Amino acid sequence: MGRKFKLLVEHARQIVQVCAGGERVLCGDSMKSLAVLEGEGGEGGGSGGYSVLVDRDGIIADIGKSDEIAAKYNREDIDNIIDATGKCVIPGLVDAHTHAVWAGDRVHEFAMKLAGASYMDVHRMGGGIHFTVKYTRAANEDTLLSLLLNRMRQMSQSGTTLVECKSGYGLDLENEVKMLRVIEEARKVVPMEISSTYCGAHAVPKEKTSAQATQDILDRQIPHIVSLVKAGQLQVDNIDVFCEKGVFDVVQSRAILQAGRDAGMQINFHGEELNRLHSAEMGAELGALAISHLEEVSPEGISAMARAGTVAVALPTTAYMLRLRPPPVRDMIEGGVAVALGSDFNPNAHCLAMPVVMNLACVVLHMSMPEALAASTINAAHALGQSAMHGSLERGKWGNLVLLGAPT
Ligand SMILES: N=CN[C@@H](CCC(=O)O)C(=O)O
Ligand SMILES: [Zn+2]
Repeated sequence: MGRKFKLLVEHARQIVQVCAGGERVLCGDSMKSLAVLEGEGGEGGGSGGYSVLVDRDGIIADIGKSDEIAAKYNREDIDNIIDATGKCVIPGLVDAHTHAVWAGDRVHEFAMKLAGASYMDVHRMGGGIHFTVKYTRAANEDTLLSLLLNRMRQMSQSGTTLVECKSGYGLDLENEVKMLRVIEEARKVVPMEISSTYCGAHAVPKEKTSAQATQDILDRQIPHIVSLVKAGQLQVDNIDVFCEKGVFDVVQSRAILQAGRDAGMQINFHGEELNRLHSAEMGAELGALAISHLEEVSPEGISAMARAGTVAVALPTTAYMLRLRPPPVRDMIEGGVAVALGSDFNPNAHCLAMPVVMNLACVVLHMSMPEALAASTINAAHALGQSAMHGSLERGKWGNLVLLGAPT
């Protein structure tokens, strides 16, 4: 018989729970005041700081003052004990938007952009997503998996414990399914949880018009993916579209998102990035769980998202990389929209570390540090429909902990 508990992290100077009342998402002012257990040297701390105990299944069994936890449980029943004296514990970070499965290097495009080309200039010249599609189609599953695992290892080293991961560089049935299979294989081996997203409408493939691509997605791709899900071969959590001028318009995007939703996927898409198409209003009307980018969102779009409870996934690496006007995150928070963060790791934006994203969110998007942490934990988990088990340190949730070599 094994011991009852897997892990005790004890004597922490501070445990940042993020929230402590079972909240699934934080909006407005509640993003500013997070639940924090302050140990020695802080307000209300008892001697010995705070501890968190994780059971055999990886679930948080208890959290509280170290002396009280020590009195309640027998040390013999615990596999691993970590002394966190002087240190801070935060929840595992959640990366709500990544394109981590791909082959091919686009560093030459960085040079083009530095010389003045815009993201869409490069895309129209046949580069950008098209360039990555060419190399991803040519790569086999083993190659893509090893590239993905290397990236995920680096994400994990930076504290990510739940990550959204998209297809979208296949753009035809065979290669989209190949990408989703690679994500499925990664699920079995990475020490992180993955939320997988079918993004067959990431760009219009060179061999089709946008109308033909939409039809192919509706008639062939979604039904086939649904059959693989039903057969237990794939798990697909979200449906995504790049709704943008020159890619998929609002009508086409709506049809694809609705079909995905009818097939059981959560709506989570790219909207209002480079042009204001009012896709935020469309997404809110469909009950989208989340919309990413939103650099060009209108005040009406913000109100519609707040009313619908749609999460805004802000991607500060993209605004920085592409020198875009940053999304109006302050207006969104003040307008009652829950804001989450994602790395948007992709061949155009090489960032695997949520702490860097949080730093950019503060500097570029004018978020406060507590807001950036809420956006990278509970709100990012909510954007993936996973905040019941991820995103805060509370009894009954996954014991995904990041131990910081810092007191606060
Ligand atoms: N905007 C669309 N998709 C990605 C970029 C993908 C790429 O350039 O390969 C994004 O979210 O930034
Ligand atoms: Zn993206």
